[in-house]
Amino acid sequence: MADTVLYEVSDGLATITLNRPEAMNALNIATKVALREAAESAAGDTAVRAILLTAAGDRAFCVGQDLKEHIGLLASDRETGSGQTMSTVKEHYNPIVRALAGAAKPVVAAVNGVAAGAGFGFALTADYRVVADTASFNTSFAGVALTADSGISWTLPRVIGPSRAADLLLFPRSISAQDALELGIANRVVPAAELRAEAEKVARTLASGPTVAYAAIKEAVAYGLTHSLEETLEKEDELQTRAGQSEDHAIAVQAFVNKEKPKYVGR
Ligand SMILES: CC(C)(COP(=O)(O)OP(=O)(O)OC[C@H]1O[C@@H](n2cnc3c(N)ncnc32)[C@H](O)[C@@H]1OP(=O)(O)O)[C@@H](O)C(=O)NCCC(=O)NCCSC(=O)/C=C1/CC=CC=CO1
Repeated sequence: MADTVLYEVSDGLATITLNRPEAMNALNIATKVALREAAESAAGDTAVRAILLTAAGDRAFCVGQDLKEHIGLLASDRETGSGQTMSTVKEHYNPIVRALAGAAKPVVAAVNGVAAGAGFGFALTADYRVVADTASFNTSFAGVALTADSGISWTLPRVIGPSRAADLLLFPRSISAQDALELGIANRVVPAAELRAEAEKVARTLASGPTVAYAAIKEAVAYGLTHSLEETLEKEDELQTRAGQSEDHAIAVQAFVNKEKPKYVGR
């Protein structure tokens, strides 16, 4: 059986590829376990300075929980009275989101097709989304009588505002790439044939950039969303001190003075 998730590291960039194109990259148990491992490896490896999350095929990025597997698991829950099935949120979805959102390095999503349910949630954990013009987004959860998971109730209102997020969660429907761009869900929309190259260009730029500063920017933005201005100023002071002590800061300033392009080392 082919690997359900591919993992490759080159020149500081970890590429994680969901690899069940024949099943719209739906998340069966094997895929969730492999994705969790890949996300945790990429987040924890200091040699990895950026992460690219994408999927195989041209139809789907990820349609969320594999409902064809899920129906069998629900039936066996009913037979055994175990209620095990929904523990996947704690066991798989939450750790995947924690690893990607908490990674001290930029995460880029290359959204190659429909992103639905948890697939939409995973795309939103990325710091930057490059989206194929043929892709679409659908919250889907209420369509299968479920509430939000994969962090989407945290990320979506922050990206598009609480009123629009409630609308998309209560009335799931497919949002085109162009509408996603206008809403701020997509950072860039590119022709489908150019998606991989364009997203990789963005991710490789970030992978060769000032990693300590990027991690601090990511932390500062998340912090600022849930703290007062006064607390955020304190946090910025702490994070700016950290960035200012990095080797890359010294390299950048020297390069500026020398009128050269900086060659960052990621420390
Ligand atoms: C809007 C769609 C995503 C795409 O629509 P469309 O492009 O018209 O494609 P379809 O014709 O509907 O689908 C093509 C084939 O793919 C199969 N498929 C689609 N989604 C899934 C899925 N999630 N699981 C399994 N298979 C899927 C579909 O059956 C077709 O197969 P056949 O060719 O054999 O017929 C649309 O497909 C859609 O709405 N899909 C459902 C999205 C969804 O509800 N996802 C799950 C949300 S819940 C979740 O993600 C997380 C959890 C977490 C914890 C526990 C439990 C559940 O969910």
